[in-house]
Amino acid sequence: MSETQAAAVAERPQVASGEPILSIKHLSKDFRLRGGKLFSKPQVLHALSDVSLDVYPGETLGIIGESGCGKSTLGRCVVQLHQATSGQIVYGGQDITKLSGQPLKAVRKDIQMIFQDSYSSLDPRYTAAKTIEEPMLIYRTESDASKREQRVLEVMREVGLDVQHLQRYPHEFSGGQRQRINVARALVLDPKVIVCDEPVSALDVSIQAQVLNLFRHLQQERGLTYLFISHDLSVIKHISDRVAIMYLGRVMELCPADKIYAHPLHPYTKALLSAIPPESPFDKKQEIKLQGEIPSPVGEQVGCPLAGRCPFCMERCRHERPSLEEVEPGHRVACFKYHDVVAE
Ligand SMILES: Nc1ncnc2c1ncn2[C@@H]1O[C@H](COP(=O)(O)OP(=O)(O)OP(=O)(O)O)[C@@H](O)[C@H]1O
Repeated sequence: MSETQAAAVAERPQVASGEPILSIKHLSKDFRLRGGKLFSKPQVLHALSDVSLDVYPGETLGIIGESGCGKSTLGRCVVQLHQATSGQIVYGGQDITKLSGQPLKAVRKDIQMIFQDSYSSLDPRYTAAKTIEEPMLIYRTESDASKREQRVLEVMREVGLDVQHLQRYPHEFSGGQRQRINVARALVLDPKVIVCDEPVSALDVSIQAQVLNLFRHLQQERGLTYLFISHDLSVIKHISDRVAIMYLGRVMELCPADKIYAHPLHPYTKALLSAIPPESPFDKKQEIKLQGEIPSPVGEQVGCPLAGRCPFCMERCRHERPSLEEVEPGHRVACFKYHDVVAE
């Protein structure tokens, strides 16, 4: 660990053992949509509804769900790119949704985000060196130019970039290398938590594996905590310690990563698994088919969000929303009928 890293670690909030590093509490995010007509009432899109998740130091919490279920909105709320409508995000003992100015800047340094599109998240006018150096200037973490240069070289090596390519521009790198530049840019501030929003989805499968291995390696070396967002179950299973399965802005199931295949409890999780081919032809395939399409997140929602599509739906599900209950140690599910799902 360099001197700068050691100093940065020393001044960060310390997390007591067994305590979460990040606590998302009853988080909701609405977007107001303007109606088509001049005086029509704006409609409300519920992108996130009452999401509560604890993230523990050094773990990877995978977030999975179909397009539009609120994964990116959750990640963006955590890094404060979106202002939550209600709820809390507790980091370092404080609710960061209420912060602004310098205290918010300090938290942003600790919680970094990496996006799916490695190209659009880089400035095409900046060389790799300038891209990686920039956060140190924005956050004023290092005033000495030669130390900044040293730091750039250090993180480039750490993420497997050739330091000879320091003065190259984004278009002169491959997709995988560009994503490594984004990782280096995030790492240069010595974050504690990284929100990874589909960071390998745009890459070829062989490159995906390399970049996922890099994430793992960095986690082991630096004790990083990841909130890892993906729509791809195999990626989530590979990288995560625990997995949260989301549907229509809510967490439906939360469990250790190996349980998602071995012992899913929610009909929606089973339906997600039905959609992918089994790893071996001898594996028993989970078969649950949902009816119809995902409903619109616009307007008031009553009951279980899956009620209209679920083969296990009963009258109660249409009126009452099941909360996310711990039904086995470390395994939470939001379903009144999970016993029947298991028996299926
Ligand atoms: N800025 C915005 N304004 C209005 N609606 C938005 C905005 N951002 C997201 N949404 C809506 O919020 C819901 C959740 O979107 P979000 O991007 O978080 O989903 P996602 O699970 O990440 O999907 P994808 O995998 O396709 O990115 C969607 O219905 C989306 O259309």
